[in-house]
Amino acid sequence: MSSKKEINEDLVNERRKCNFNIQEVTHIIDGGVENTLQRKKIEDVALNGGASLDDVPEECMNLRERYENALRKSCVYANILRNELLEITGIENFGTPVIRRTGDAFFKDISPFMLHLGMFVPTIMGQCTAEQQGIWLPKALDMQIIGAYAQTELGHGTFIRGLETTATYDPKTKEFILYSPTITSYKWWAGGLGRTANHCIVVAQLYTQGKCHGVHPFIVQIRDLDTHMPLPGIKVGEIGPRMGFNTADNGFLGFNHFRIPRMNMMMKNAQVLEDGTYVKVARHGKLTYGTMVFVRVTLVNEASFNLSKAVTIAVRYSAVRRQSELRPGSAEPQILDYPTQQHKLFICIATAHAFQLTANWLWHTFTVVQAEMRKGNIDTLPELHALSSCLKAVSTSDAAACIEQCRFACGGHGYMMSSNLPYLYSFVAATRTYEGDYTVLLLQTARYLVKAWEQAEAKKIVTPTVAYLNRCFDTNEKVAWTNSPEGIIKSFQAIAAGKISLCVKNIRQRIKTGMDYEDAWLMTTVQLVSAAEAHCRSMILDTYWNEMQRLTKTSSDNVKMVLYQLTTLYLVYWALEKSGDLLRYTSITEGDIDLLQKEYEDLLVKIRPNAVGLVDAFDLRDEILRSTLGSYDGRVYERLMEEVQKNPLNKVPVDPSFQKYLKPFMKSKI
Ligand SMILES: CCCCC/C=C\C/C=C\C/C=C\CCCCC(=O)SCCNC(=O)CCNC(=O)[C@H](O)C(C)(C)COP(=O)(O)OP(=O)(O)OC[C@H]1O[C@@H](n2cnc3c(N)ncnc32)[C@H](O)[C@@H]1OP(=O)(O)O
Ligand SMILES: Cc1cc2nc3c(=O)[nH]c(=O)nc-3n(C[C@H](O)[C@H](O)[C@H](O)COP(=O)(O)OP(=O)(O)OC[C@H]3O[C@@H](n4cnc5c(N)ncnc54)[C@H](O)[C@@H]3O)c2cc1C
Repeated sequence: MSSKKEINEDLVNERRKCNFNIQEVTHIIDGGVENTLQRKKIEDVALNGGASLDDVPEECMNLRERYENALRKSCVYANILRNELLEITGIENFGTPVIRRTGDAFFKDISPFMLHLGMFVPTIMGQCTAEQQGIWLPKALDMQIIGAYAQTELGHGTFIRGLETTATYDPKTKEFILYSPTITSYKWWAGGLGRTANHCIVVAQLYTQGKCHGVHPFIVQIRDLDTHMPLPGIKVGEIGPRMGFNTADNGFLGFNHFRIPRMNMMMKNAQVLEDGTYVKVARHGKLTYGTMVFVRVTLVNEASFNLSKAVTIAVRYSAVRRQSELRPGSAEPQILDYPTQQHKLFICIATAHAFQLTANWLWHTFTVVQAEMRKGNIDTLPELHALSSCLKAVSTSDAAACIEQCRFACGGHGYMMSSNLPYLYSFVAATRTYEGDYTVLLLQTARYLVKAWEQAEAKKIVTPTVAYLNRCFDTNEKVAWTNSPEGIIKSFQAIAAGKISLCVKNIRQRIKTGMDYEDAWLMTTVQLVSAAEAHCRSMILDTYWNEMQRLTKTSSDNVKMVLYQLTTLYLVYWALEKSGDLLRYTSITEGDIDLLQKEYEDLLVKIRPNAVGLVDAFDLRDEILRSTLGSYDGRVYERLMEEVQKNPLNKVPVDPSFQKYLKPFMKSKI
């Protein structure tokens, strides 16, 4: 056993083998040297200010203790956030992922303030008039009020137009009356709502002058600011234990003719005048869904970050762990030496890079569209919606699958909560569902793709992200296969175009047989989801390859080489995964697929010596990783043992339940 301060010998050797400059790669992932310095500064301030590592692991506490502990830490963390971190980033960047990431040093599960910061504040910013922002924003940023985002109901999450909560305007008192008419109309799921929030955004059907105008957001005080008692007319509570998010106090909420002032309707996109006249301000009907688009964009970043944590844990552990023998009597190899283990893990490193670069690109696109919308141009919103929908769906789904693979890669110890892999998995698994379910979002993208196909068919120029449709439109022949990064990307575009084309053909054929459009669409949805996924994969491959080329232009040779190997691994991996589609839509042959397989296996061998260096380049501090298996020093077994000492069950040699149950049971006669 190594002494406390020592770094595991295998990890030392791995780091010695690494042939590239780790810092250079860190800068690329962070988006430049300046960003790395800023991130480190933020981490220093956030973590030195009192990152509360718990004496008792969160998972060993009961529900109440876990909530109380999470709230205690949230207050410590929020104080650092508002007193110190916002000064570094500027208030306009309060939601920067770097700040959000420091939170993981405090919470293994999740903070009850997460939705306040992640959705309540952004909704005030996005849905309120300047005047309303002046009232709510300072209080929310200073956390004098704490909010949740209550949209989903017991009966409806996906179909927002089907929400049942009503907000009926009363011109006599100039108030809205909130009402939950049915059990299914109860708000359900909102994070922070159950125990913590005293305010929340409520999405409700707006009625005025006897007419329903659809769903709109309202800001509602639900608890007394002093006593925290629910206000009369409010029924609120926690929805109960779930697969993850157990310290987020997800809540339910019902209204019994609860009155709020007229000005609590968030009025940037639509207004109700004092006399009850409804005025539509926005030029696009779906701008009330703006917070969801924002969060979907940020979730691609979340997918990358959480995956980078999981794969850092799994690769370091795989360098430390030795198991089996390659030949009788030989020393046990590091499990990282097994090609099957490399197959599980290297694609996860590449996927984290691919999503990070895609997330950066998507964020840039989002800010450009926002700027256009401020000028009154909403033309680019549908493309952003289509993009953010599919990228959110695919990145969260792939990240969850990869994190689970990282857990498999860690064998039994990966199943321990102290590895942090179960927390990471349950957190990311939820992201596939919330903020728009995977299938539902891909079908939103499919709507856009079908329209784009029809435009291409009519010889109109389509938007940039589907420009390949113009090129692919006339090809009845299979696209010629070339085994190069560009060739793979082009082939994936051909797959996407081929699938969209087939969907359109099938919808039309079904209509010809007498089906109406809705039924024809419905019957084609399995293919539409597959087409949208294919489109999304072609986008990720294209963005990853081109961005990495751009970002490594001035890099040192070895950095260029290792990142080239990783990017190529990603492209080849997906070509192999989708070989059936390639056979269908390109001229690829079985022989070409054999060559791809060989190339893939060669790439695993080439990447192997740099594997630990590559995960070190994510530069994740131990406080943020929070894993017995993944710490920088590789003291895996020591940490597992140390964790055992913190388990309350081990505080006494004999459990009191022995006398109570086990002894009487053993002594009882059958
Ligand atoms: C310290 C800082 C902290 C930072 C934190 C960082 C990260 C994390 C942050 C927070 C995350 C933490 C926790 C989050 C918890 C989760 C919170 C939630 O889940 S909130 C609830 C979210 N709910 C959903 O996402 C519901 C999904 N459903 C929908 O979005 C919609 O209902 C729909 C499926 C899109 C269908 O809507 P609708 O029926 O109204 O529309 P359609 O008839 O299908 O389409 C009509 C038309 O409109 C277009 N469209 C739809 N949506 C949008 C949009 N958002 N923007 C633009 N356009 C849109 C659609 O494409 C159609 O167009 P067309 O084809 O041209 O007619
Ligand atoms: C951890 C967590 C936190 C959350 N936090 C919040 C929060 O803070 N605030 C909030 O308002 N909400 C929150 N939610 C709710 C979340 O946004 C919804 O659960 C999510 O949008 C999915 O909606 P649903 O539950 O109605 O699923 P459903 O729509 O009922 O989905 C069930 C199944 O039906 C399928 N399906 C549904 N509609 C269609 C369709 N049109 N076509 C094809 N298939 C379809 C789906 O693909 C899925 O397989 C949270 C959820 C979770 C899990």
